Amino acid sequence: MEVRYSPDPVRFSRMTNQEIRDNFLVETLFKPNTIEMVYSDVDRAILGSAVPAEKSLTLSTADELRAEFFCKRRELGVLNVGGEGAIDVDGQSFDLKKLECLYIGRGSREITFSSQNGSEPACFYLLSYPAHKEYPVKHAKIEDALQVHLGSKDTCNERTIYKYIHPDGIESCQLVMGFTEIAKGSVWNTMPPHLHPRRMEAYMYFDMSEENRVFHFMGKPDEMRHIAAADKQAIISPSWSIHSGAGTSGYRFCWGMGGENQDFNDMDHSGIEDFK
Ligand SMILES: O=C[C@H](O)[C@@H](O)CC(=O)C(=O)O
Ligand SMILES: [Zn+2]
Repeated sequence: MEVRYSPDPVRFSRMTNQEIRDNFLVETLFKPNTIEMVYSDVDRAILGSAVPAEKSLTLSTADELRAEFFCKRRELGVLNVGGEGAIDVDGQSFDLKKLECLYIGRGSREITFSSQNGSEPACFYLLSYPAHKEYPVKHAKIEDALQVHLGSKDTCNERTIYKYIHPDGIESCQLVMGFTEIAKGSVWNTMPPHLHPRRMEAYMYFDMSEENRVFHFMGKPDEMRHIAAADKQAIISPSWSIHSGAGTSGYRFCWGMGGENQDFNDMDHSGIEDFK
């Protein structure tokens, strides 16, 4: 799998757009009939995808892990952003409709992804971190998510956050995961933005048409840069970076975090006056 080493904030402020993209944007996910993975040294996050179109796909271990099987010492969160599919974990089968989530705990050996209908394949987004103990495998539907309504029409940031994996929902070691839906007419996520030096975050934008982009902002509040991200592309956001975006259309995005704590509200907010 591809391995990424993250630049520090000093190097970041001197990087070109292409260098920023090469380091923080993941453009290689969601290829049909393969499992794609990127290993980041930021909190040892692994971002990936599984798109079982003509055949089912089994998650294998990777050389980089030096582990007998993928979840030997890791936990894995999955969000389906495509057609209806199923995930088999050690003989237990879970049907996942679009926007449903599965948590797969440390110690799970056999993980297989399949689609109900190969012409409209499931698109499983994967996010994994090292885990110190086993938590049970759990499936969550949209009605199981904790919903938080934020923003307003006036500031074009009306949105709903759906939390799946978090201390009051599906329990995990360090993974916190869910998705955010932008209300019709709104385009901003996470405005005003925040930092959480205790956690890194990965964003994966989806449900955008081909001709649209989200301008994702990153960097320290006084050294911000943008990345133009297309549908089903992901962004690695180190703990020193803000993460916020504005789309040329509506969209959804999966967010996931790992690190020091699991407290979603442990955020240091930046004000507009901090931006440069
Ligand atoms: O730390 C939390 C994450 O940045 C996201 O959950 C924020 C988000 O989805 C939003 O405000 O739109
Ligand atoms: Zn955040």
